Order: sequence, then C-alpha cells, then structure tokens
Amino acid sequence: MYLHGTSKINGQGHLEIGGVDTTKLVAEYGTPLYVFDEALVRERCREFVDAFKASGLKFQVAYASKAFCVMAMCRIVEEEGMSLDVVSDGELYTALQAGFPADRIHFHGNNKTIDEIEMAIDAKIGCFVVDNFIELQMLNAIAGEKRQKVKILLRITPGVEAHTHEYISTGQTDSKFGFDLGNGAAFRAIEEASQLSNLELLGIHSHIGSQIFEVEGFRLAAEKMAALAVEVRQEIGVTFKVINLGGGFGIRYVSEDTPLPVSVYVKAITDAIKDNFGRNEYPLPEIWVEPGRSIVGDAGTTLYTVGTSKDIPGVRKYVSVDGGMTDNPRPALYEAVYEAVLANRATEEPTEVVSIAGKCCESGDMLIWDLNLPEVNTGDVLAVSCTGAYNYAMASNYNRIRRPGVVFVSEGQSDLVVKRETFDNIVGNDIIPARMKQVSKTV
Ligand SMILES: Cc1ncc(COP(=O)(O)O)c(C=O)c1O
Ligand SMILES: N[C@@H](CCCC[NH3+])C(=O)O
Repeated sequence: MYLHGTSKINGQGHLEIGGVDTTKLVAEYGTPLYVFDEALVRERCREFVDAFKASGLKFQVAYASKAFCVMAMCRIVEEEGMSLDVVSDGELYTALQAGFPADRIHFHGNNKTIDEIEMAIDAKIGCFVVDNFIELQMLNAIAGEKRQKVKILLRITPGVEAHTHEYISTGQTDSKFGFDLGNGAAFRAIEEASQLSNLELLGIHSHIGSQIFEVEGFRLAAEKMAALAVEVRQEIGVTFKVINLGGGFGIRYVSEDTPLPVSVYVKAITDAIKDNFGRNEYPLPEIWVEPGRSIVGDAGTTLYTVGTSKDIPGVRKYVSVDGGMTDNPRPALYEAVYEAVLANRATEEPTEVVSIAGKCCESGDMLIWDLNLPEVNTGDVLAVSCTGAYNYAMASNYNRIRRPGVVFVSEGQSDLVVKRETFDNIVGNDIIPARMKQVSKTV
C-alpha cells in the first residue's frame, strides 16, 4: 500500500497515522472507523492556495464539500482561508452550524428548491451557481421579494468532458448540468441574467469531470470560457469578474495511479487564463476552483475488523470485514479500486491473494478484489487507504447498518469528529401507526 501523508509503519509493525497507532484507534473507537490525517488535509489545502498565490491572479479555492461534509471539516476549510461549495440545504446547514462565513459559501445544484434558495439568501451566502433558465428566473424573483441583490455565476457546459486518462471535446455535451455552450444556451443565459435586476452576474463556471490526471482538459475549458467571455464583452458589453473552472483534480488511489502535483494543475489553469484573456486585452478575472477529492481523498483511511472467510479451492478466498458498501459504495458503483494492509501486521510479507467482501446481503458488496496479504485471521485489522472522498459522504444504512464514526488524527492525538451511529439513530425516525397493535419492546 502506498503510504500517504503522515502514514507510516511503526516499530511494532503497526500502521500509524498522524502519530497514532491505528490498533489503538480500533481499541478506543471500534470498527469500522474512518480516520483522517488532518495534516495531510491541511497540506492539500495549502498546495492549492500557495499555487494560486504564486500565479499572481486573484483567486478563491472553494472546497467541494460534497466529497466529505462534516462540521469539523468545515472548520479546517475556514481556518485554511478557503471558500466552500455546497449543493444542498443539508451541506449549507452543516457549514452554517460550523460557523463557516456565509459570504464564502457558493451554492451549486441543478434543482435547487425554493426552500433552499430562500435559506441561502437569508443566510447571505456569497454566490449561487445558477444551472438553468428556470432557476435564473426563480432566483431573481425570490431575491426581489427579499429585496436583496444576489451574486451569481452561470454554470456552462463547455463541451469538454474529461476522464481519468483522457479528455474529449464534443460539439454538444449530453449533461443534466448547466447551459450548453455549443447550442447557444450559454450566451442566451448570460444575456438574460445580465438584465435581471436582482442578480449580479459575476461570471461563468465550468466543471469538466472528476479524477482527471491531465491538464489538457482544463486548458481547453479555460480557452472555451475565455472565448465566450470575449464574445459576450464584444456583443453585449458585459465583462466577467470571475471564471470558475470547477474541480476534478485526480488523486492516487493505487500505487500505479499517476496524478499530477496540485501545483501543475493550477499552473496550467492560471497560465491558460492569462494567455487567453491577456491576448484579448480582457481585464484578468479572478480564478475560482472547486477541488473536493484532491483535498480529502488520500487523507482518509478506513479501518475494519476481519471476521469470517470462505476459501473456494481453485477459485478464490473471500475475507469479510465488518463494513462494506454501506461505508464505501465506490467499488460497487464505479468499480473503484483500493489498496489495503493488515494494520496490525503491516510488516509481514504477503503470502496469499484474497478478495475483501463487505457484510451486506448483496453479492456486489465487495471492497477489493485480489489483494495480496499475509495469511489473514479473524480479528486482524484491515486498513483501506484513500477513502477520504465520497465514502462517508455516500455512506448508507443499507441492511440497517450503523454508519461508522470519523476520527481526525494529528501529532499523536485523535479527536472523534463524528460519532458512530446508534441503534436509536437507526429507528429514531420510525413510527408505528396507532392503528397497529401496540406491543411492548422486545429489547
Ligand atoms: C460542480 C462541481 N464542482 C466540484 C466538484 C468536485 O469534484 P472533485 O471531487 O473531483 O474535485 C464536482 C464533482 O465532480 C462538481 O460537480
Ligand atoms: N461520487 C463520485 C464523484 C462525483 C463527483 C461529484 N460531481 C465519486 O465517488 O467518485
């Protein structure tokens, strides 16, 4: 397993993160457990901020909280001087409860409800990223009722779609998000927005994909956004102050992955903006980005306890852990791959190939196929790395399994930042209708 951040194997042969022995974390908090290397999260934040500072451009780095949104994480983002991107009332509520400054919050989403818009306007958030024509009119109307001028970006679908190792440029992108550049919807939305009296159009936004390992897609998106900005300035005299190029910066999940350093992505983006706007004598806009995975992904590790195993001679050996698709649905959803070690025997040489299964009643509930490990025993601790992004965030209670707790570790200290769910959480919202026969509890 690739050792990220402060992770190392200590003198007892145990995996240690943030100066804390993971076997001690298991003894204290139980398993499954999400462990975050706080120093690595902060390092990733600083890599973005420092790279933008080096560019000399004005900027905002807005953490895409969808990747992992809990109050302690919002505090880190605030302390690191970044902004925050939310996509629902729940994420907004989490940020506000954590005391995150509302004026640094950006609200995304292709179907914001009236309640969400009202909540965000009342909280005086920094900006809405408007996704479609209905939202544009709705937002203008609600802002008018509340006598507020609301800052917006327009989400443009630029016809650039990027995947891990490739990007494609299409004439017209088939996407539920944003105003399409190719068919003229983007230009019409800009014209319309610039005339709506309760909205202040700051600029345009694009997001070309996630887990991207190359800079070419970002360069192309910057070029297309600049061309649109220039056209808009010439045709209707509107000058954008902000260009937001979204998130999508790739991370190393497994040793073979080859993400670029954050500074390389940022330099490609800022150079492309300088070139394309500078060439057209356009006042250099602020550059905003929205990294999610690249802030928290490799800082997260999930600890499990090994339970049962099943050896099918000549076929494979299944080793089951006390979590699975409920705490990490990514292998089932995307065939995502992960690496893992036995945290309590991390120096031992691998002697067998096993496949790690979850405990859900679902054949697809597999975490890792064909993993090399020393002979695995019941009670061993399995540490799966790079589970910081879209794991806790997408966790579920399938099979009524309680969601695990989350711990931040740093400089030899561990802090519980999310408690493990309780059985009361599991049944807390259930109601037995009065018309059903009432019986006393059996537990
Ligand atoms: C609009 C937008 N911004 C930011 C992100 C964050 O992406 P990532 O976690 O890949 O950086 C996403 C998710 O892909 C997104 O849809
Ligand atoms: N949830 C996805 C990424 C979605 C990105 C959000 N727009 C993942 O786990 O990789």
